[in-house]
Amino acid sequence: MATIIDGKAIAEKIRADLAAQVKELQSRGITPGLATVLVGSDPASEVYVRMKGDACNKLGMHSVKITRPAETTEEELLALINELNNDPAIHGILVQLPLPPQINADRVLEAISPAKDVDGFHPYNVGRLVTGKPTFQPCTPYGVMVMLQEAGVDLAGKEVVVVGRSNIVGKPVALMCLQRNATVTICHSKTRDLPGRVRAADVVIAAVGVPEMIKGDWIREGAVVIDVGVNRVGEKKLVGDVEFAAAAERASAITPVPGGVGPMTITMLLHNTLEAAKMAGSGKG
Ligand SMILES: Nc1nc2c(c(=O)[nH]1)N[C@@H](CN(C=O)c1ccc(C(=O)N[C@@H](CCC(=O)O)C(=O)O)cc1)CN2
Repeated sequence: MATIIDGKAIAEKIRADLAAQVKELQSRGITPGLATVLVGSDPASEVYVRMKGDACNKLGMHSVKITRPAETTEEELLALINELNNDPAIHGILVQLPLPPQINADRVLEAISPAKDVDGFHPYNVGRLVTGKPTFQPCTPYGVMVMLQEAGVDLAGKEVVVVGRSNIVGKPVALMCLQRNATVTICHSKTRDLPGRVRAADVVIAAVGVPEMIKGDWIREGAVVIDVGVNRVGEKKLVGDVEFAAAAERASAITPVPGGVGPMTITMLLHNTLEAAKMAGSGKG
């Protein structure tokens, strides 16, 4: 039976350390500030943005939640980003995704100052990630890497299979694993024999957004399973991309949903916002 990698517990430990660092920074006259921007009223996005604001406030950070109607134009959103780029009380800007279809998300993400890009989605920061330079690392993949480290998983020489190729999770997490000397395979909807690929993995990172798509009997005995999926099934139930109970019988360690990668995503956002504030305070922002 697998060990559970408890994202909530790891997140709490990191947040306690971040709170102490926020206090120290405040004693030097700097309060880290995060602006979240939500366009429209997608219920899941509303929950995530609220959680981000609450998490900031709990740590003593300054947070501003900006909501705009679903009909907002790209120009209006770009003007807002420009204001936030020039606001000295704001060190981090986060535009909640997805955006409504009339808005080109790439153009909006590129408008965020790279020094305030705490999501790590600006092409400048993506380029630095690709080339292995220090940068804001995208929050969910960053959280995955911290969880693997906390679970004592050394990736060097391991076969890592990432299922999913999104810009938010699949691609960056694959790069981060490569940076730690894993042999990485990225699988997607056109991959032939997905079960066979997964069965060859020492570490499986599932980020497809399809409820329980990765079957328990695809998991190799002793593999580590990181489930990034947060899928709502019915009114209230949340499930991951992996068939949890069956996978846990074969894996050596596995993340639950909820309480796995999700809480780490917000924790790494807090971490990045604090770093952005420190850099601004030292004149490097
Ligand atoms: N600008 C961004 N947009 C989106 C990102 C992102 O990193 N930046 N990621 C996802 C959603 N997301 C953060 O925004 C996110 C998803 C899940 C959780 C989380 O804590 N989940 C909990 C369950 C919460 C619940 O009850 O719904 C868990 O898994 O335990 C946090 C953040 C898309 N958009």
